Amino acid sequence: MCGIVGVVSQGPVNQLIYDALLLLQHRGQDAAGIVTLQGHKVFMHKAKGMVRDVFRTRNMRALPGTAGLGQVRYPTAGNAYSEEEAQPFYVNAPFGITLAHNGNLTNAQKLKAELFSADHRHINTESDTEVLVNVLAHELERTTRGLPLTPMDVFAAVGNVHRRIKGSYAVVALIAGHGLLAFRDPYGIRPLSMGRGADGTVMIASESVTLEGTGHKFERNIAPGEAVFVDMKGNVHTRQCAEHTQLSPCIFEFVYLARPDSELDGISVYQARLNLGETLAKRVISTVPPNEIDVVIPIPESSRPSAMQLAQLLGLPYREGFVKNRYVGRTFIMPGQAVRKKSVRQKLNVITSEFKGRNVLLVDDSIVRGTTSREIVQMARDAGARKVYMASAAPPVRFPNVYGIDMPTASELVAHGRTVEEVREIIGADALIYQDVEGMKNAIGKLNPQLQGFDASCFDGVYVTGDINAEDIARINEARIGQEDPLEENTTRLAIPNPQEA
Ligand SMILES: O=P(O)(O)OC[C@H]1O[C@H](OP(=O)(O)OP(=O)(O)O)[C@H](O)[C@@H]1O
Ligand SMILES: NC(=O)CC[C@H](N)C(=O)O
Ligand SMILES: [Mg+2]
Repeated sequence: MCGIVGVVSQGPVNQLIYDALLLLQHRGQDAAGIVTLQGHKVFMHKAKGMVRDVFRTRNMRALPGTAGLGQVRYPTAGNAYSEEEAQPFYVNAPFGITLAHNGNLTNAQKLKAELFSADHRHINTESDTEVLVNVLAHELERTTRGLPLTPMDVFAAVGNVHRRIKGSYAVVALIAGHGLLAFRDPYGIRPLSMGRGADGTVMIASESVTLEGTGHKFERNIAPGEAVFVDMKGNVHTRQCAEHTQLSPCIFEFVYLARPDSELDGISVYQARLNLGETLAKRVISTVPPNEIDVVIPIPESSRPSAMQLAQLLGLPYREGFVKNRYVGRTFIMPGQAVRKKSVRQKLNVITSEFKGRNVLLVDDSIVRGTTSREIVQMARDAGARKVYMASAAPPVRFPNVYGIDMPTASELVAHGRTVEEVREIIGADALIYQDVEGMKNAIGKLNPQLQGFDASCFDGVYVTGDINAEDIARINEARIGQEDPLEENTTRLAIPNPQEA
């Protein structure tokens, strides 16, 4: 889950894209990049790091132009430590294309071999996004019937791209001298929405908060399979380019990934989290009698709405027992288990008076590797809590994710192959209450009856694209090799071997 944004305006766009990326920082902390277009000339700056560190004044000055795009990266393919895999990616032919991607291609390895043997295109990194930009370039070359390039040519190319690539992808791409292209995979797994400013600026971004926060009015979500082409004058052309579509967004966006003030596919993320708290409250009652709980304490940040609603329904006080150091990023999207573990303690500190002598119910939005809950339960005990109960607003995460969340192996998931009781023992809580899968789907799904379902594969093992089998997952597991940061222990990534080397 990276954050992407694309803009077409009639004035300079560098600062606007920078501001938009700050509003997407929660979706990716490892690298950031901006591309701008002035006529036919492409300007780009990308590097590892957070937005504020990557762009200095001199970099911003070197990004002129009236159209552009940006990305914040949370790597789910390739190497988290490679500067070259920061996005956007550039290919010079045809026209000069730059592209930014949120999601993960599940057939990147096969495509990489195909691009080399059939299309004679060399892919220089382990990133699936470099594969994607080359597939788009190849298809655009084939469908262009002369100059100027028409939206119809672009849409024909996107149709072919949909036929070749698999997995999840929300994409923004600039075609030099022509305009901004955006498209979303046929299941709409990753979010993408569009809005407009009072001056006619068109913005396409991962989350609605990006539009609102930069003074643009949200207009609509990009439909699954749909492509939008915005020419350099700001005219918007759209077309459905996929043969079969089914709106099934990733449910983890609502649980954790997106900001609560965003609305994705007609669902308020905040309301989704409140609803999760409500259904979780019912499950808590059946496990721990509310009169045995003195206080409900959220594990900041993402669990707050669920914890608040749960406390209200149980008639229990809701208190802040942990203070978050706002200068430490989100721990779950950090690369490497050692850094994630260390960051929990750096990030959260206890207010001892809220714990001393009390039975506390801690609430988190999800328990994935168990890194946070293990540390937090111990911190609550060290602060003098009598009993420490733990509740998760999401069900146990038991299956690897292949669509752009960095949990590619089952073995790293604390609940994989374990009973709730076994997980409880590992995290050291006195009781552990999980949401159930149907409860989660209903709590969120009822907020938009037009949804055709969710991708909830990390919870139920059902992969929405229908083309992921045990072999694919094993291949993804095996491919997690040789991607270790020399300074990190336990850091591995999904690697796509080069066909030349295979
Ligand atoms: O079981 P784990 O592997 O530890 O992962 C789950 C935790 O990670 C996330 O928090 P994070 O610190 O990333 O972000 P937040 O501040 O938005 O809650 C999530 O909200 C859980 O607290
Ligand atoms: N989380 C994402 O969306 C990642 C995008 C792409 N797969 C990368 O690793 O760079
Ligand atoms: Mg958290």
